[in-house]
Amino acid sequence: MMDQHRKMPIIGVIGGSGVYSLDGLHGAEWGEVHTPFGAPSDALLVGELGGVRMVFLPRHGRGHVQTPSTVNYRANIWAMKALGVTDILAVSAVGSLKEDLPPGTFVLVDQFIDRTFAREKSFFGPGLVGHVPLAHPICSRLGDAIAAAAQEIGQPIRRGGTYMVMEGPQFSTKAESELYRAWGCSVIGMTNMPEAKLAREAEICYASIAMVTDFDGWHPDHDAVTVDQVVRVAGANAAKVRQLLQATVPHLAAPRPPCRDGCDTALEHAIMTAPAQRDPAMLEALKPLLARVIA
Ligand SMILES: CSC[C@H]1O[C@H](OP(=O)(O)O)[C@H](O)[C@@H]1O
Ligand SMILES: Nc1ncnc2[nH]cnc12
Repeated sequence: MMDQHRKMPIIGVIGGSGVYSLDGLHGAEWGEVHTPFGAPSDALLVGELGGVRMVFLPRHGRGHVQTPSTVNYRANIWAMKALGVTDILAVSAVGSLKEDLPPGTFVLVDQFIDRTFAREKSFFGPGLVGHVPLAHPICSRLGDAIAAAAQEIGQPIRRGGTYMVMEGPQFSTKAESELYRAWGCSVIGMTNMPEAKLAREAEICYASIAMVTDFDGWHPDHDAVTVDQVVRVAGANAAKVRQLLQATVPHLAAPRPPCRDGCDTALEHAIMTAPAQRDPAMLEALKPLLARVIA
């Protein structure tokens, strides 16, 4: 018998550098979504894959027009939520901070260090304060699905690793690169935070497929990263990413149980502001997020 707590998934895909579209969606149409936080990076592509509703958004916009700092992360995640997305598969180009993660390697990261400083990072604010848990920012169920799909299609993927999120847009100095290596980080990029934080606030499960494009600036035997290299390696691997995404969807196609990691109930004990002190305008603006926890 169908468990009444299960609901059909809607899978969101956020494409990073080199991934500006998603092929193979049936009935696919680009549509604009307006949010209280302004415009998302682009219109969103909505369609169906094997009976599963899919929503695709190019993180930097088609033609790569948004910098990592100007991407409107709040609008992007809000738009996904507004379209009913339950699970986000994010794709990102990253630099490697480890010898054994050469360009071309796919990594299913499971941790982040957020060193960004010039971005809006929360839907909450004065008049409505909330704190969601983030010890485990990646949904393990989505990670399992991606890992199983990778095995099926013969795409090697490294499970686990810490993604250092820098502000950019300039790449790191050698000293910074060495520092992040000393911290034990695996890869470096500029975008997965605050994306993962906001997905958690929106109670959307989130996983990130990191595609290594370069050795950043630390490796004695490799030139320091350039855009040229990132574009070349990301381009060469884009078809594999698409294949991996397409192979992952069937693993998520069944009605979904409540998330075992609690991603989809993250707001349950998150609100700090006393009911009498809550800003009515904030409550109204955040209604689509809070409806489940605030009557
Ligand atoms: C073009 S190199 C730097 C650029 O690529 C990565 O973007 P994304 O994570 O969206 O693939 C990196 O974070 C920078 O934004
Ligand atoms: N070395 C690097 N640093 C930051 N972002 C990246 N994206 C791809 N390579 C990168």
